[in-house]
Amino acid sequence: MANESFGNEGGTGSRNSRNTNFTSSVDLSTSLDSSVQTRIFKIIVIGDSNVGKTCLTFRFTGGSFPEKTEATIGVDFREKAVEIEGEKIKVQVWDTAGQERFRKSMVEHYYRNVHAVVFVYDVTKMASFQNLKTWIQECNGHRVSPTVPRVLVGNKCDLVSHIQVPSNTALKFADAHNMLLFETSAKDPKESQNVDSIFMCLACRLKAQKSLLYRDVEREDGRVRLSQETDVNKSNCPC
Ligand SMILES: Nc1nc2c(ncn2[C@@H]2O[C@H](COP(=O)(O)OP(=O)(O)OP(=O)(O)O)[C@@H](O)[C@H]2O)c(=O)[nH]1
Ligand SMILES: [Mg+2]
Repeated sequence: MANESFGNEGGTGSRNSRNTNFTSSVDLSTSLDSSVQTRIFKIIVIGDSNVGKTCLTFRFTGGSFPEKTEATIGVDFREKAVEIEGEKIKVQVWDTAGQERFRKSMVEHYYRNVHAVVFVYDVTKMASFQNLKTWIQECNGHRVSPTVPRVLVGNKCDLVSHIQVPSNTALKFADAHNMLLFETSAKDPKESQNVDSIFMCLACRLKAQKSLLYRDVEREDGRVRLSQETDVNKSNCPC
């Protein structure tokens, strides 16, 4: 069962890839934990090194900002149990490496049977935004269906005086690629709910599928600007 290879349900479950024997893990294509009939959604987080992928995934699964991070090597798995409209779901987040040398042997694994993709850039680093095209190309090049939901995340919004990527520019890009846009900060505790919303939004979309195995996602275009508070606990679906 897939969940045995990953972190603790509901916790941060972080397992540094340095210690992860990836090849020994069980069938990652499984999207049902048969013992408890819990659906598992595999969401990968992609983007340049240093944009904050690890911090965002840590914020979502662990509820805090890590004091210190190191460049991710290979992949770190984190998992969180959520409940959407009465259904218990495991969101399995794959925190990928941004540095080419730490990811090249893993890329195939990232994209295999992925259910949703989170593209991250750093709002204070224009190059990380410009490189999104390359990340999207990589994703498309790995036979990820266009029906797999994707979202765009501009991180580090707390660094207000250093912002290089205007919101309008990011919105246009998101629109052009049929993605929702989230501008947020993994660091700012006030943004915690918005970070949750990124993953909850995807989980809601995936839940709406009749069957993940058939990947019959109905495309839903649009975007979300999360400058205002979104209460995921109340609505459970921020989009
Ligand atoms: N100010 C600020 N700093 C952040 C934020 N998110 C991450 N950082 C910092 O950015 C640096 C990189 O964060 P990581 O999460 O390790 O970046 P990454 O994208 O996982 O990098 P790779 O693993 O190399 O791909 C760290 O020093 C974090 O503390 C944020 O929202 N605001
Ligand atoms: Mg990382």
